[in-house]
Formats: sequence, C-alpha cells, structure tokens
Amino acid sequence: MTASSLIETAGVRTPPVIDIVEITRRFGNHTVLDGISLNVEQGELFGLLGPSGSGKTTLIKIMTGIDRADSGTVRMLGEPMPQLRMLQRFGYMAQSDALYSELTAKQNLLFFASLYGLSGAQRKKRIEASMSVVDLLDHLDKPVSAYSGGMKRRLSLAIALLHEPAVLVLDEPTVGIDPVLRQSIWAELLEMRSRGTTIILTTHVMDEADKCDRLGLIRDGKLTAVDSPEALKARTGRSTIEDAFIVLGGGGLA
Ligand SMILES: Nc1ncnc2c1ncn2[C@@H]1O[C@H](COP(=O)(O)OP(=O)(O)OP(=O)(O)O)[C@@H](O)[C@H]1O
Repeated sequence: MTASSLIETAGVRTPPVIDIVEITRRFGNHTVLDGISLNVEQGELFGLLGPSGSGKTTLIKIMTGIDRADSGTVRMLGEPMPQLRMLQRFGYMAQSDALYSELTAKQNLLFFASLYGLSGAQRKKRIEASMSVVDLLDHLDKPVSAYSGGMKRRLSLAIALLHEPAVLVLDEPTVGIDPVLRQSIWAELLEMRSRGTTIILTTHVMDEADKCDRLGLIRDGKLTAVDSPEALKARTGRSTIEDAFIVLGGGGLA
C-alpha cells in the first residue's frame, strides 16, 4: 500500500476501503483499463462515469474479484482481492440480473442469505427490510420469471443490501426503475452512507452523479478526472456535471 493511500483519522491511519493500484485489463489487443489507480475511503459515495464501453463494468468486476486484472493490485477493506470470504463483506449488483428465474423472490433471497451467513430471525428481518426498500414486499412469493425487468433490478438491489455489507458495489442500480422509487432508493443509499457504508456505483444519470461525494471519469481506459461534483464544475467553469465531463473527457457520457 502506498503512503498516499492512507488517510489520517484522529491520529489512526485507516486504509482505504478500495485500494486499486495500476490496474490494466486487456481483451485480445484491446486495452480496456490502462494503468488505473483509485482509492475510495470509508463512508464515501463514489460514482464512476464514462461513455458506454469505457470500462466501468470491467473496473467494478475487478474490484469485486469477479474478473481479474492482467496487472496491478486491488484491496478491499485491506484484503487482497479476489477472495471468496469477502463475499460476506460486500454487496454487488450486476448490470445483468444474476437471479434464479424459476425460483420465487423469497427463495432467491434465502439462497443469498445462506451465502452471506444469515439465518433465523436476523434473516427474516433483513429479507423484509431489503424488500421494503425496493417496494417488493408484496411480491415475495412470485416466481422471478413473472417479474418485470424493473422488478428484477429491484430484487437484485435487495439482494445486494441483504447482509448490510460494509461495501456496496452497484452497476447502474436505478436503470429501469421509475422516478418515485428511484428517489426512495437514493434516500436509502444516502442513509446507508450516513451509517458508514461505502458505496461505489456507475451511472449515466447526471442528477445521481451530483449526489456522489466524488466522481471518477473513465475514458479510453484511463481515469481522466477524480473529484467532487462541485470541484469538477468549478474547475471547468461549467454548471452541470455533463458539461464538466465533456470539457474534461472530450465527449458525451451516454
Ligand atoms: N469478456 C469480454 N471479452 C471481450 N471484450 C470485453 C469483455 N468484457 C468487456 N469487454 C469490452 O470492454 C469494453 C468495456 O466494457 P464495459 O462493459 O466495462 O464498459 P462500460 O463502461 O461498463 O459500458 P456501459 O456503460 O455500456 O455499461 C467494451 O469495449 C467491451 O466490449
């Protein structure tokens, strides 16, 4: 770990929750991530932005140990990744839903609860709390095959929240979710952050980007800017994040 990757908190050096050093990932001769380094600190809400195909999902998969980098290192909560036992310490919501469609929502939740080591009254409480956040309590016993696309996204988010993980990694969590529910999900994310949860997410939605503590822009395999939304706007003299990133990255984000 580099000296700069440590923060000083009340005299105690706390390692970053995510510590990425010089990650490179190639698919064939296409270098998707080119020497990316990034720290995310405890309790931060960090947003990754970038044009479609810029490598956001690839970086997130490497962070969580689902994919491996060709070179570079990743630590989560001080542990080198990938590591199976870390599954209990972070929640991950993939872009494409990883659900068992022939099972009911509840059976899916019970499966992930056992993976996370939840049982008994705690398991029941957490299933109800997570499904309440995504407004799916009335649909617990429906097979996932009968869920709409948006309901599947919401169930995937409930699964990521199920074990109250220290770290939440969410790949476009609100795609396909209506504006009212999107707001209540954001209220919950902000509440979780205030309780100390570290949240890393990707988004194409600019008002969501504005709610993040810091943003990272990926472009052509590199992190071209990392800063708070306010600082990025001030630095570029633009009033919106979208315009700021066009200045910083030389292109649109969609
Ligand atoms: N398994 C793979 N094999 C080959 N190429 C891949 C693979 N996974 C990703 N890529 C390529 O890597 C690049 C980055 O993809 P990635 O999914 O990380 O982008 P993204 O920024 O998340 O895009 P979006 O915003 O559209 O979700 C793309 O060109 C994609 O085609």
